[in-house]
Amino acid sequence: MSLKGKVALVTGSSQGIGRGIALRLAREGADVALVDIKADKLETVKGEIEAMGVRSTTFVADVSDRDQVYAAVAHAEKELGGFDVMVNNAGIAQVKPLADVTPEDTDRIFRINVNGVLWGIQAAAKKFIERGQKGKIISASSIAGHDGFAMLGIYSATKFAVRALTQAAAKEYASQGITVNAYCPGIVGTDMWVEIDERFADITGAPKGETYKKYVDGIALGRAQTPDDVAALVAFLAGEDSDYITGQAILTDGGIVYR
Ligand SMILES: NC(=O)C1=CN([C@@H]2O[C@H](COP(=O)(O)OP(=O)(O)OC[C@H]3O[C@@H](n4cnc5c(N)ncnc54)[C@H](O)[C@@H]3O)[C@@H](O)[C@H]2O)C=CC1
Ligand SMILES: CC(=O)C(C)=O
Repeated sequence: MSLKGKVALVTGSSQGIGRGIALRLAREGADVALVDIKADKLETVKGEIEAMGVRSTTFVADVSDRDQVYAAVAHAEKELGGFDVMVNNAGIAQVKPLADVTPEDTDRIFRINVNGVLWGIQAAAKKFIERGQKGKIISASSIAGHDGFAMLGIYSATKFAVRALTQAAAKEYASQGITVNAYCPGIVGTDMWVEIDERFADITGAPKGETYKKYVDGIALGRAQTPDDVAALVAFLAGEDSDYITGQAILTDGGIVYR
């Protein structure tokens, strides 16, 4: 698959899975707009992409703010001369028993993980339609969007919501040649899991590292997932080989057998 000549925007791309996706799309030839709240780290990833001989640009935006997401899309088009692929990857997790969850918690997590994806879908679809072209919208759900995880209940609810948005948007935009899909990783060894493991340790008294190990031990393929593993699926969904796929939330989890 080649993404040569395509312009992709990836949110949450200063680290972890988003960085992995941005680098993979660049390796396939796409020019990549990097969007995150962490300005310094974005510049590092931009340098890594430019070293591959493709173009990149950065834009600092909080995906929970609709205007900032629209501005990010406009920036990508202006700086890179097109707009073909939107990856709504940014997200946050929270480990908390449901009994302790506050309205502030639900607002914060839903604003980023659900509203952020909705603004990304809206902004990208409007841009594709304005440009009179097809497009690909790809968003981060999770294994936790297929199965509610204990202590990650609100996070899981947001990832189920991403699947709902994906299905609805796929139907609304199909006639315009826009496909909308989601990727559902399993246990990926990023900062997000370092934080999840630490919070489990604080709450349950489990030794640090134990929760992560317990989940990784339940993966049939016998190892934690890497950002590259996730990026391979996203690259497929970004390319023309996936043109007949829409409305799907595809698991890439190494065959998790323990949840
Ligand atoms: N790590 C894992 O095991 C899994 C992660 N996911 C999902 O994959 C996505 C990426 O996760 P990771 O790379 O592991 O997390 P991470 O915490 O390493 O990276 C998340 C990135 O999103 C950015 N971000 C956070 N809030 C933002 C906001 N309001 N606006 C813009 N950027 C923001 C952060 O600055 C960071 O660069 C998330 O949506 C996550 O829920 C899904 C399944 C498993
Ligand atoms: C962080 C996340 O989505 C899981 C299930 O590990």
